Amino acid sequence: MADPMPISLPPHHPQCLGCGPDNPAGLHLDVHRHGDTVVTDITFDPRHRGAPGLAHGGAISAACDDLFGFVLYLVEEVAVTRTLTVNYLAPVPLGQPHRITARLQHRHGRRLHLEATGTGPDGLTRFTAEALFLTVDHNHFAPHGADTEVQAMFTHHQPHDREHHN
Ligand SMILES: CCCCC/C=C\C/C=C\C/C=C\C/C=C\CCCC(=O)SCCNC(=O)CCNC(=O)[C@H](O)C(C)(C)COP(=O)(O)OP(=O)(O)OC[C@H]1O[C@@H](n2cnc3c(N)ncnc32)[C@H](O)[C@@H]1OP(=O)(O)O
Repeated sequence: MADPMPISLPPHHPQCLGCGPDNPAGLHLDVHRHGDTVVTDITFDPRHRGAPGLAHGGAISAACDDLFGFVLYLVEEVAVTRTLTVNYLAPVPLGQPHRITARLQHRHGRRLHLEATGTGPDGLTRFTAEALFLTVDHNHFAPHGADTEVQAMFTHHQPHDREHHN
C-alpha cells in the first residue's frame, strides 16, 4: 500500500524548546503526520554534544518528548508527560539525520501510552522511547497564565489546510 501523504503540523508555539522556530536554544523540529504516526528528521549538531562527536542523551530525550507532544494533534486532546523512558541502543553521531517516528500505542482512560523509534540513514535504530502522557484540561495551565495559549493550539490547528506533497 502507498504511504499516506505527509501533512505538515504546526509548532506547539513559537518559543517551544522542541519545535518553536523563535527559540534560539531550541531543536527546531519540523514535524509531519504520516497516517497515524508523526515523524521528524533531526540532525544533532555540536550544540547537542554529549560525548565528543555524539548527541547528548538529554537532547535525544527532549526530541522524543516534544515529538510525543505532536501525537496530541492526532488524539485531539491536551496531555502532559508523566513518564518518559528512552532506550539508548547505540550512540547517535552528530551530523547525521535521524528519523524519529512516534505514535499512540494505546489509550486507557486519561492514560496515553506512546512509543517512538529513532533510526539513522544506515537503517540502524539507535534509540526508542516510551511515554505515559495524562490528559489534562486547559485549567492545568491556568496558574501559569498559559491556558488560553494552549486552548489556541487546538482552535488554530487545521492540519488539512497545511497538506502538501513531498
Ligand atoms: C489539537 C492538538 C493540540 C496539541 C496540544 C499540544 C500540547 C499541549 C500540552 C503542552 C503545552 C504545550 C507545549 C509543549 C508540548 C509538548 C511537549 C511535550 C510534553 C511535555 O513536556 S509536558 C511537560 C512535563 N510534564 C509535566 O509538567 C507534568 C507535571 N505533572 C502533573 O502536572 C501531574 O502529575 C499530572 C497532571 C500529569 C497528573 O496529575 P493528576 O493529579 O491529574 O493525575 P494522577 O496523579 O491522579 O494520575 C491520573 C491517573 O493516572 C495514573 N497514573 C499516574 N502515573 C502513572 C504511571 N506512572 N503508570 C500508570 N498509571 C499512572 C494514576 O494512577 C491515575 O489513575 P486513575 O485515574 O485510574 O486513578
